[in-house]
Amino acid sequence: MSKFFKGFQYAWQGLNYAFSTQINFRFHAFAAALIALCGFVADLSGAEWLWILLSVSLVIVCELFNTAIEVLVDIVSPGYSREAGIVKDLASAAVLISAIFAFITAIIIFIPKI
Ligand SMILES: Nc1ncnc2c1ncn2[C@@H]1O[C@H](COP(=O)(O)OP(=O)(O)OP(=O)(O)O)[C@@H](O)[C@H]1O
Repeated sequence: MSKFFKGFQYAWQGLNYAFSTQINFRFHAFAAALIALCGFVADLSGAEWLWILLSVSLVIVCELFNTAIEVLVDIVSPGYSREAGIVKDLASAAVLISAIFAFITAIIIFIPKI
């Protein structure tokens, strides 16, 4: 059972690492908090909350994988490598796509409420 709770501790360490080292992760975390605040002010419906939660979670998950991939690439390929750069660019592209999805979701939900 203690192994089960240790898993939460490791996950928290991962979140802590991403938050303290990645400026993009901090930006997206603050954007998520702001969106949540707007959600309460706009009194979103259950379905609207689910879309917001889905899009915000997707961005955070992509950011975490992006950070993990960056760290892994730096271990495996510390010097310059075209392929290492491509791997990092692909991970960044995944974050960008998720952020665009979140932005469009927020526009669709919040614009009619203004
Ligand atoms: N080992 C490498 N070889 C070739 N190109 C690299 C390498 N490392 C990084 N790059 C290029 O530089 C870009 C930025 O890489 P970097 O590791 O600085 O990521 P970052 O998104 O700036 O994150 P952070 O600043 O948090 O480390 C990559 O997307 C890639 O195009």
